[in-house]
Amino acid sequence: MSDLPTAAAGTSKDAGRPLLELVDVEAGYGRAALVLRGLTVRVPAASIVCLVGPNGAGKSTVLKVASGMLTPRSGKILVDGKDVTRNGAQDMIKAGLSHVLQGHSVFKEMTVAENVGLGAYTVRDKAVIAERTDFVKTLFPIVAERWGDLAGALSGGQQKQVEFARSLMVSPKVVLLDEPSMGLDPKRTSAMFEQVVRMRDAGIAVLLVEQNARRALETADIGCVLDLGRVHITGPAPELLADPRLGELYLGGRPSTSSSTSAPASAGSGATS
Ligand SMILES: Nc1ncnc2c1ncn2[C@@H]1O[C@H](COP(=O)(O)OP(=O)(O)OP(=O)(O)O)[C@@H](O)[C@H]1O
Repeated sequence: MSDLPTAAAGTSKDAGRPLLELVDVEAGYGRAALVLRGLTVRVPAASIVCLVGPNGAGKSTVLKVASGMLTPRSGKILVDGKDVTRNGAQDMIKAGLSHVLQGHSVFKEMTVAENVGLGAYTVRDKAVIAERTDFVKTLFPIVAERWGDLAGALSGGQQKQVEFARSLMVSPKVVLLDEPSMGLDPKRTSAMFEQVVRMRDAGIAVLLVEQNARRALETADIGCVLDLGRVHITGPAPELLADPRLGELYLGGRPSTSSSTSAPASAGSGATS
């Protein structure tokens, strides 16, 4: 797409190189039982990897571990090959990860410009901030059009674009999106997924968690089906869409992985192909 700006981390020569790797991760909350039980996910450069699965499978927990909000009990997290397993949230941002949380998080009484600017609070260099501002305004035209307006005057889908723009101000290598379709009607959900594709096409890798499994898999390059804190099935998203085990899982069954047509999850290989 020629009208898109390109992020430094994701030029086409990098395609396929894993930018984010969670390897054999175990994690949980306090003294409670483990939520993630040996989970492996790889997010290649310039790709959308989508985590789907039933309620409570651990999808949001994967994003919390990746963004440093929750420290894993074991396993490794690598960003661009560098071990960042013990990083806290601020150091994960420096390493190249940006997390867009579930729900709406714009400050409605502040302008779009002020909301986007908050994303750059860790950036000191004014030239970098100016470059990033141009980048997000080009990527999300509505952000440029409504720059001086109060964020609360925008529609839900437009506010989501403001959140996306804010997350890109730190020049992330990988953006973590937690249920971005939440609260959006079908038309706005489609528009939102188009914006996710624009991010990918601009060279930013995306790890996406979605309840709306079918719609998300139609958008993603790679799908990972989580169940009971592990990746149960993974592979190219179009193949997963056609896999009857996806339906079985959502209907409450526990599908067998023995007749796997896509790579077994523990190897994480589907996400690197
Ligand atoms: N802050 C927390 N403290 C304790 N337990 C938690 C916390 N957050 C999540 N959990 C538990 O971890 C498990 C996985 O939750 P998580 O939110 O990761 O699942 P999910 O797959 O994203 O679910 P959903 O699709 O319903 O959002 C659940 O059993 C949940 O109750």
